[in-house]
Amino acid sequence: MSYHCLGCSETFGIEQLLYTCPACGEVLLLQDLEKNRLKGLSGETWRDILDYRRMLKIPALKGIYRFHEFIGPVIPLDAIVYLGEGHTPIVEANATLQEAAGMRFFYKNDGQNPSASFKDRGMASALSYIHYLVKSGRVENILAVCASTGDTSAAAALYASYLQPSVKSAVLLPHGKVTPQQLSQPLGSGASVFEIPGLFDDCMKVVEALSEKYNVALLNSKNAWRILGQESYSYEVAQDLEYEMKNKVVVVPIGNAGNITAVMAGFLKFFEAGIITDLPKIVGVQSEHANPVYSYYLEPDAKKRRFEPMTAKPSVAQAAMIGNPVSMPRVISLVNQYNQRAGKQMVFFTCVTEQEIMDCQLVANRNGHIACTHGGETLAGLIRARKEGLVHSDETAIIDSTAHALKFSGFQEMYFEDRMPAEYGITPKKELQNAPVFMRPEGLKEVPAPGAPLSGEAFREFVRQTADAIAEKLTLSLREK
Ligand SMILES: N[C@@H](CCOP(=O)(O)O)C(=O)O
Repeated sequence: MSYHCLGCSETFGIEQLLYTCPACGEVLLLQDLEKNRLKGLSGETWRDILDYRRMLKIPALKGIYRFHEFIGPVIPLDAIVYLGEGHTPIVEANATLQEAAGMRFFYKNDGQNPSASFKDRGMASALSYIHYLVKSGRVENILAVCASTGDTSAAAALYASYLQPSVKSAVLLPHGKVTPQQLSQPLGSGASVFEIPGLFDDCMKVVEALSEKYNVALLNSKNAWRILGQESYSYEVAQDLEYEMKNKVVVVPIGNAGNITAVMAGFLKFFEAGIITDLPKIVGVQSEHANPVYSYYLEPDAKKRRFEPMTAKPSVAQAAMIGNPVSMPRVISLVNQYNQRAGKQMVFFTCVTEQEIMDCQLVANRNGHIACTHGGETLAGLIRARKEGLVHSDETAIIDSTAHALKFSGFQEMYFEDRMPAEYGITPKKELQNAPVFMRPEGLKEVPAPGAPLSGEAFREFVRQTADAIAEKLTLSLREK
């Protein structure tokens, strides 16, 4: 394998940790120098190998490295760090939701990864590579650093803590812009946590400066090993859909743009190897509060397109509140490749309002899902894409819920309690709000308390009156005797 520069096309050996091209400063991707060997097996044989591999009991091959040949074939099995990542479920939406979207669709719940987001896929790859460098004596005492809106830092700190004491981690977070649940994650994993004034883009610049000047390992998706691991998302989607990608649409939110890069790269690799015979349509979604990628592609003439970083505004899709995505050059390169290989435009971008994001998240979760706000963003994006004619009713979509709903429960709380700050531009809908009801019937003389339980007639009276009060509130009818 080698690093390949997207700017000057120079290649570099992987014995050293590189994030940008030493020659021109552009971002890198990893390439398999012997990728033609993958074509030595037919698509059918590969499909069998990957399906049989599901039955193996070798921990290293249970996670994203089930697709070892496509993710990091140079990494020996004993260096692979497996913490239970990958193979997240694809859950079909119920009839109510499919009707709302006007088509068949599934959620892929990447919040069911170990640190509750898709970032674990990339960290399993990046930290397995670091582990390999440590084990082979090429590096020692690594300090891994990243900037984060929350999910990346949780994953980085988790995987680094597994490799301590050889690897330690430090994370930089925009002060006040990370949910309490996300803040608790790197703290709990023992990372050094720095809260920095400003937004994620400012933290990212500090991390870049640290990695240029000091001996640290950068763990953001600027690190090409992260992208490699996140390609597993596409491999799993393909495998779970029996490798049938015709008329399929994969919808992903865009923040730092590492994810959409990986999703396109993954499908392209499976396509080149003949494992899938069609490339799915890709729809990238951004909030109108942070939409630099969408804005770039608004210009239909590729020659006239100019990338303009923007200052992100407050967004409930907080992980995607990024105005200057580091993977933008990768996106541009891969969108071209993808459309070329497909023989027509197959990558599209859409933009949604904060109101749509929040409403869609709540509606999804009222219909059996555990979608985070970014999962709300992808559902809103799917509905938009249908209205804009980018996606059709005879297609089937797989939409990404990047993290667990619980990480972002504060937004739900503010919505339910009519406390959404004005800058989000969200007006809570009464029919989507919910609140707990404190139930203490007035006629009750005594109620149980911690350490002071009731017994005898007092307890029976408490149970009877409380049950009756709930039944009255819910207008329950009496059971027939
Ligand atoms: N939303 C991200 C931002 C950093 O993304 P990365 O993929 O470049 O590390 C986060 O969770 O921090």
